[in-house]
Amino acid sequence: MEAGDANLHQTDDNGDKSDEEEKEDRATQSLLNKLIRSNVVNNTNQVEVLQRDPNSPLYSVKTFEELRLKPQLLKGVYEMGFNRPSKIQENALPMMLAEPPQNLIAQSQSGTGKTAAFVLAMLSHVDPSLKWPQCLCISPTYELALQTGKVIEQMGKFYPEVKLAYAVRGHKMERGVKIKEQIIIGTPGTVLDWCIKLKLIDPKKIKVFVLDEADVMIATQGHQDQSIRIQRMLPKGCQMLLFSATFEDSVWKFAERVVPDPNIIKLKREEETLDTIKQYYVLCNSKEDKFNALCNIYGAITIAQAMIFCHTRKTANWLAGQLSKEGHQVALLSGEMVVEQRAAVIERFRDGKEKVLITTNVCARGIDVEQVSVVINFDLPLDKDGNPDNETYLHRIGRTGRFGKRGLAVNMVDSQRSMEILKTYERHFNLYKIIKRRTNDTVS
Ligand SMILES: Nc1ncnc2c1ncn2[C@@H]1O[C@H](COP(=O)(O)OP(=O)(O)OP(=O)(O)O)[C@@H](O)[C@H]1O
Repeated sequence: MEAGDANLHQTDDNGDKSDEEEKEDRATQSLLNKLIRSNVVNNTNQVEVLQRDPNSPLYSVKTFEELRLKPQLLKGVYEMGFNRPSKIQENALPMMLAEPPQNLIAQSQSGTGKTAAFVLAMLSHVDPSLKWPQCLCISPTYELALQTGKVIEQMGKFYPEVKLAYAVRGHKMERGVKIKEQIIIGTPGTVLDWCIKLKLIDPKKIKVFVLDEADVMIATQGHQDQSIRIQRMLPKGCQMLLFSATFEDSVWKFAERVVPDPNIIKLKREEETLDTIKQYYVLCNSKEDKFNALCNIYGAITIAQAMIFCHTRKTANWLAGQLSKEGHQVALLSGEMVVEQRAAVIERFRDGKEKVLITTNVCARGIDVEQVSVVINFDLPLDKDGNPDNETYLHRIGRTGRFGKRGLAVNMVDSQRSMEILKTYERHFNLYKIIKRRTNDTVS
């Protein structure tokens, strides 16, 4: 049947609020991204380095040995399975470990090894014989702070003299107690309290200050000012390090206020392309029809891991229920879940416990799932005004060159309107490969 004959059946039934309208939560995205990743993101783009002193030689390392790390730390690095520095680490680590300490602003996409780099720098600069806080790292949320703490614990596994304390909500401390741990990781509000109100940390004794996830940090009201207040209390000569996955103007302005005389390292994100992706569309009449079409190709899509995108939570819930009834084991990532539940879903999917993840756009935006080679647009991506959204289409389906693995995308078209939207994607991405298929065809 031609699309024009299709019933104009909307999938966003009964006034269900589009998931698009919900607030995008950058901190949650960032956390889920960390959890879903099983490996460092390699990047073939060149690292851009801007040195504070352009006359000083630029060092980069290809091995961890060249960094002359403490043996306990080198052991920790290898135990974590790191064989060689990641692209950003090649340049960032020599700068961070240099004497005298250098300040650094570093930007690269999530998963490129920033956290591991500054954790190594903090652990290297600590003097374990001194029993007070020397390194301070602030993160935007409780969960992100704990995640970074885990990396410190793993990397410092063979360096037990170095201790770590979490300055996060719920960690109640008495005023005036002296903290003996050398590394503090926390959120800005609690860290400020520990410094000013409770006087648990003497900021003048901090040697390394790390501000992680600067872009997420400034998205939260109040965090920006709190971070600057913390930074102002630190001594001259304290090493200041700032990391961000993105670099819009606001982040840049903030970074310049927090990090004086910085060296700057940037690693561009690799462009995604659709070159290696086979794209299909299926013509249907209704949501139920789309479900039947999905069942027809289910065997083919579950050879690898697949993600299915719906426009609303309601459709996602419905689809997950229907597929489960058919006996399929599927995971559902939905905006109504709390962070811990989402994290658990993501981890199970990462570990291959489920092969199919059903989700909505907002929920999955910004999450990179490299191992997914099949993407089903159960509903085509739309922006909040209901218009085609090229960027999201590309991001859902595209792959960067290095993951140039072949992939498959199936677009479900169920109305005249969605056909029009599909045409827009076709024109924009210059697609010639969208092959019309009937619902009872199987995709080969
Ligand atoms: N040199 C390395 N070799 C192998 N794996 C690495 C290396 N550096 C980091 N990793 C691993 O890659 C993943 C991403 O690293 P990391 O968390 O440091 O990146 P990131 O840039 O800080 O990302 P995010 O901002 O999301 O935390 C982690 O699983 C980490 O253990």
